[in-house]
Amino acid sequence: MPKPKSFKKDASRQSSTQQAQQSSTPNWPPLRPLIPSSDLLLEPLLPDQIYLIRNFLPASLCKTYVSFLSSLPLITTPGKPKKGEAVRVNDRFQIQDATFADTLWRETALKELVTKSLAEDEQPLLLRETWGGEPLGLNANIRVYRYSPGQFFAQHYDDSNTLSFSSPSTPSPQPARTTWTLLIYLSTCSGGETIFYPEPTRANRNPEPISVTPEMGMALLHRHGDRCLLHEGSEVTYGEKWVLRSDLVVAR
Ligand SMILES: O=C(O)CCC(=O)C(=O)O
Ligand SMILES: [Fe+2]
Repeated sequence: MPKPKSFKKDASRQSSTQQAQQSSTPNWPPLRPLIPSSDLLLEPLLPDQIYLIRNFLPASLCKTYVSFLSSLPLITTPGKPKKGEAVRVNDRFQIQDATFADTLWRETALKELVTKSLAEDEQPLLLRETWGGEPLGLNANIRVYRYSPGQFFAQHYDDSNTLSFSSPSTPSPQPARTTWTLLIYLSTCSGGETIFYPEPTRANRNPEPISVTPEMGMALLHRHGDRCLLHEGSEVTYGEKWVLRSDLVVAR
């Protein structure tokens, strides 16, 4: 079904000025302590579209991260978006950091859960079908969002991007694309739910929206690109919502 024109795209591409301003990579705190992947689950919230990993990062690590991220030069996005971009009002920081993306992929449970969990009951072919190809790692384009009360991210679709993927552990570049959005909630707040709007089908002409309440340390993966669900980050009403965002990268 064609996507309605009134819904916008996520403006996640970086301007050259921002790139110039943020060329030195942050000194990210070590990803410790962590909960072993054997104690975590890739939980289907809407099979094939949205998965959750509760306790992906323990609360102590989330708190360390929030205080570290508070020291970064976050930029408030303008209330008036450029043509074709979704209205979003939050403070954000964006950096190209292949080393951190690689650490986040390998040191946490993510790589194991993405490449093994589904494989236990599914064939490798189905695994590739789910992720849109052979998973290689995470997009080096790391985004940090802070939403204070009154801030939100209006309804939009996330784009898939093609890229040439290399990482410290796989240095020779290979053709790749992003297929799923990764959000890691680093705090708990009131409001700020990520709400998905499933497409109507013959069997269900009026599907209920699916609302995810941010939980400290929970990770969410949702399919993006052609089969992305319309979604939004609803307005925060109390406290701060902190999110770390990247994307799953697969071979193309
Ligand atoms: O903050 C949220 O809940 C949603 C973020 C989002 O949709 C995005 O980064 O594209
Ligand atoms: Fe999005």
